[in-house]
Amino acid sequence: MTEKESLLGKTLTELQQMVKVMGLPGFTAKQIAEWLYAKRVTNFEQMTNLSKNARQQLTERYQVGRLAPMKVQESVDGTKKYLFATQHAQYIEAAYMPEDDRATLCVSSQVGCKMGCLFCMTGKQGFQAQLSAGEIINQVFSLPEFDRLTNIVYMGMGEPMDNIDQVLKSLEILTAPWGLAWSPRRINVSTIGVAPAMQRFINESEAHLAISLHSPFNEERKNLMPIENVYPIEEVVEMLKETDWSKQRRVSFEYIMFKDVNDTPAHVKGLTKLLNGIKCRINLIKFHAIPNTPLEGSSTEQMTRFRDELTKKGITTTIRRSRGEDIYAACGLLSTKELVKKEKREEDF
Ligand SMILES: C[S@@+](CC[C@H](N)C(=O)[O-])C[C@H]1O[C@@H](n2cnc3c(N)ncnc32)[C@H](O)[C@@H]1O
Ligand code: SF4
Repeated sequence: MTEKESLLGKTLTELQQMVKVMGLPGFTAKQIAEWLYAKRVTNFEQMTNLSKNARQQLTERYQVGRLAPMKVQESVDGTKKYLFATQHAQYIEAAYMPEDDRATLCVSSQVGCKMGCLFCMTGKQGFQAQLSAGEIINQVFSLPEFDRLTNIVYMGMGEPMDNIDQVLKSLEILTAPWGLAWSPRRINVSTIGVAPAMQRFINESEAHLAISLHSPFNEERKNLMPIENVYPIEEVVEMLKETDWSKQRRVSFEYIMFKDVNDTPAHVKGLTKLLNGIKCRINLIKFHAIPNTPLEGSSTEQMTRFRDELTKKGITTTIRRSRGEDIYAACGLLSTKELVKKEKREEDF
């Protein structure tokens, strides 16, 4: 039996086209959007102001598309890592991180990733599939803690700019008045700097942007992140310099600190030169060790020194609090485990 198409992930325009094809009144599209996104229903029977005919047609042709998480791991610090199955039975992760009066959800944008960064578990999985906008926002809508969420970051599995159409669609649904109606300033999208798609993101969205930088030097960055061979960091930074970041929209740089690799005084100098002229901040990140990599994390003392040096040079720099270390909250590990289990089951069969 073929799977029915999901409504979750459809924009208002797409719902309008759909009801037209079904011969339903035009206003039904807005009603469906409200049930899906404001009221978060899980089946068509709950859409009580729709005609019986409309509900029947929808049930025959479509599914709502909500999928509850299949597993959760909880850290001693309150971080929860959820494992979701996609519609094609692959696995993705979303990490829920409560902290004082904030609660942030880190969502995935792809199953695996093709970018091959040396330090990343998702990169080691390789690329498996694109997520649809529906599968991206399902991580938000099916989160047990949905009502407590204050922020969303696209920092889970995958490179958002390598799935830009679906990512932009998911952002539209999260922020449109007919969708979840969130302010885009509550959302931050992270990228290694896939320049053309990043330009589209800058033009077509209002959400914050985070650039995974990790080195100001081309050769070193190439070793860590193969994307540097295609879009050198200077080109990415040039694009950012041409963008107006003054109207509460932020750009920040993520910088994982690797011992004796990118944590020296020369790197402070290199970063200061590269980022000169951009209103931004740097977040220093502790490396979550992964199997089979030559890299080691810098010590807390070294990270503190590095932060202080950058601050002295006038760049706002913070050390990102590491979350969920006891459950490996660095993305990719839980889904990799599940993938290995699935492959083993298939082999045994
Ligand atoms: C998993 S990526 C997803 C978003 C996008 N692909 C990117 O790289 O910016 C989110 C962030 O996690 C960081 N990251 C990846 N592997 C890590 C690890 N083992 N330890 C700490 N941070 C890691 C990345 O550098 C990036 O800043
Ligand atoms: S760090 Fe980001 S871009 Fe690099 S492999 Fe991991 S998910 Fe992909």
